[in-house]
Amino acid sequence: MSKRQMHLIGYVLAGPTWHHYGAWRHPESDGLDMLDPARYEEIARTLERGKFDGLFFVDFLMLFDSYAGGYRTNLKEGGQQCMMDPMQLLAAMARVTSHLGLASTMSTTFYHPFHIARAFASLDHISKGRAGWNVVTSAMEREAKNFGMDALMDKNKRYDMADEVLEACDKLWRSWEPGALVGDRQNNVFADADKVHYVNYEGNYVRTSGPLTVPSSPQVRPVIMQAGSSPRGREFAGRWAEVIFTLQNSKEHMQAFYRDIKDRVVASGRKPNECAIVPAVDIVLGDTESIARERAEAINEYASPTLGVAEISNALGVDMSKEPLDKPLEDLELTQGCRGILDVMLQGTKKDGLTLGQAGKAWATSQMTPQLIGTPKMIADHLQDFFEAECCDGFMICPSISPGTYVQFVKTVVPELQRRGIFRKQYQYSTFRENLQN
Ligand SMILES: Cc1cc2nc3c(=O)[nH]c(=O)nc-3n(C[C@H](O)[C@H](O)[C@H](O)COP(=O)(O)O)c2cc1C
Repeated sequence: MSKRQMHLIGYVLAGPTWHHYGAWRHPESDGLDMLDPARYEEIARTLERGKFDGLFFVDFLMLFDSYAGGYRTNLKEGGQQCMMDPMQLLAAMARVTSHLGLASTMSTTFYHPFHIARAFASLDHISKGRAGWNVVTSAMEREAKNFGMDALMDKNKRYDMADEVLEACDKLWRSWEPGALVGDRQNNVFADADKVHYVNYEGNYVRTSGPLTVPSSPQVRPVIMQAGSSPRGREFAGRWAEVIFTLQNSKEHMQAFYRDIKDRVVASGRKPNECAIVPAVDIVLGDTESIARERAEAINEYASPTLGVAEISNALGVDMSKEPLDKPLEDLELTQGCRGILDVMLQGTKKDGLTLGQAGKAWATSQMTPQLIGTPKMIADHLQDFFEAECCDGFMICPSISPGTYVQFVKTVVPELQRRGIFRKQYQYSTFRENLQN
């Protein structure tokens, strides 16, 4: 019997900084090309050369401004910013690749299901069956204000609404039966209208009549991705998600998360392999261990604790600019914000007893996910160990530097994983979903 195969997803953001805040300052970084589509096309080509399952764009609909009353620190120091619409970049990436899955984040709170369904069905056609949607409910008050709302709904309601948006989108994607497009010039039959249907979806939060304007696409619906970590987020993921991203900072936490989500997937009537769980890992590579360590040190020099604390403030939606940097993170009183992310950070502090300043530095370095530093063989050992210890089905690979880490990873770590028989040598399938589930 052939060995279980690992799945790899690349982490991409249309901005200067990805997981490693400050990496844009490194002389080898392409961070300043964030507005150039050629940057993203090149990343897509690289990941496809490495036979990655896919990549996904993080997206937030705001400039982060929870720290010190504004966006000054985040903008000045080049923190996380989503400077272009990922759907348009994905269309460009689709045209230079043929197998790589192409996914974007889109918010169920701010976009109407008709818009979402139309955008992803179009991407699925453009990419010939490689579209993916990272479903987020959005947790930032500023995003709500950007969309004309006074405040965000509470988290449980946002997830209730997300369930409805998914149901409505699913109906819209199926509103054209396969084969509805006929294209018979002889008999003047462009489409078979009997195979196109109104959906008339009526929920408590969303309504849509349909049909969609876009004919049924190769995957019918995009691969659904999700990253919820609260109990309600996990319940949602168990029902819908085909890929789950997670930030976990130790093997034990990864294993507990893995078991919990797989149980939820099965409880929702799905097979465990219908949902791939991919924790984030940050990678720093070198030909020898000492070169890799020197490289990590040089890159991590650029990670500023202040920007890290600003980004923690953004992640939690709570301004921490007045808190002393030497205050233990566990002593902070937090009652609102993004609880799932706080839990991930607390995992780190419980283990290491970090202060806020140290947490800022760690967050700026890798958002507290494991930063794997070493030779290609050492990195492959780590990944294989996590993979075989039932921590995950694969990884979301976060490059310390774009595009260098991806280029090195594809050239050196991927062949090592392939030699071990735990990662594909060739794509077997043409759609994102088939590559993920087989
Ligand atoms: C790896 C990862 C990527 C994420 N990407 C986004 C994103 O692009 N946009 C967004 O609004 N939220 C993003 N989130 C936040 C999640 O959607 C979710 O709100 C968060 O993990 C908290 O989970 P909860 O809502 O269940 O508490 C991401 C989370 C993780 C772990």
